Amino acid sequence: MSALLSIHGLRKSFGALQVTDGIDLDIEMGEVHAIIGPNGAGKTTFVSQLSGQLMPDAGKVIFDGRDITRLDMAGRARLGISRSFQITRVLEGFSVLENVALAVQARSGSSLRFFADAACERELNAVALECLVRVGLDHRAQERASHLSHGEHRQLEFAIALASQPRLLLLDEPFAGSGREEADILLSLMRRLKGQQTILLIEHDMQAVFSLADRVSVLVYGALIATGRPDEIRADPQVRSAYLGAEETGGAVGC
Ligand SMILES: Nc1ncnc2c1ncn2[C@@H]1O[C@H](COP(=O)(O)OP(=O)(O)OP(=O)(O)O)[C@@H](O)[C@H]1O
Repeated sequence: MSALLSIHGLRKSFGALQVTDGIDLDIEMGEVHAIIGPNGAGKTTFVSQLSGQLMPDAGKVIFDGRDITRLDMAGRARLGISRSFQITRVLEGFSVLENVALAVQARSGSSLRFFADAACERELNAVALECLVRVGLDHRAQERASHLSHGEHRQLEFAIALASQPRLLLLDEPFAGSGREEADILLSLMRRLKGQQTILLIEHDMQAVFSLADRVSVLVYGALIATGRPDEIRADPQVRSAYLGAEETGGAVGC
């Protein structure tokens, strides 16, 4: 495997609070890599520096061999880095299909032209429908987005993210707020994407993390204390005492 994204010595502080404390990490092409850690560990801040929403104080971010450390969010999106969840992009008054078609249109660089002609509309809709098939929401294509259930909203957000044909998908707590049934639908959807898509996943749902991730990194107080396969992370004594142990014994960490 080769690294699609390489992070070197990444640092970020808010005032006196060091929130990203010298992170070094490679995300391999095609892997699902989960970042776990207690509330306030700095997971969202870390991912925001990968999407370009926040600039690091120090360190480097290399994407496919190119230094993107100072590139803004739009520039990174053009290179194929897409962030989803915690920032919803669903237009509630539009149909499910229209929501995805608009994302396809945005990718093709004409975001202000709303369905200009019939041929263009057919083409956009066909590509959008493919994305909906991939997430299992094609049967709701004509439904208004506001009529979808919470779980279906998540599926739609996935379809919107896929419409931009991302090379790296940054997913920030996709399972948050889902009941077990919804979580199971999302889990099977993500299993289908596994291997086709490089994914960096922040997640508190340990069942999802340990069944999906190829590798897991554990962030505590802004620093990575371990990176490894799920079985290695589960067995790591330092991880158990800093995070998983407390989680398994019902301690107030994580969700
Ligand atoms: N813009 C900001 N200004 C000041 N402090 C911030 C800012 N954003 C985050 N923080 C602080 O940085 C720390 C890390 O926050 P962050 O949201 O990255 O953690 P997290 O691991 O994603 O937490 P959670 O699991 O609860 O979502 C927290 O103490 C938070 O209060």
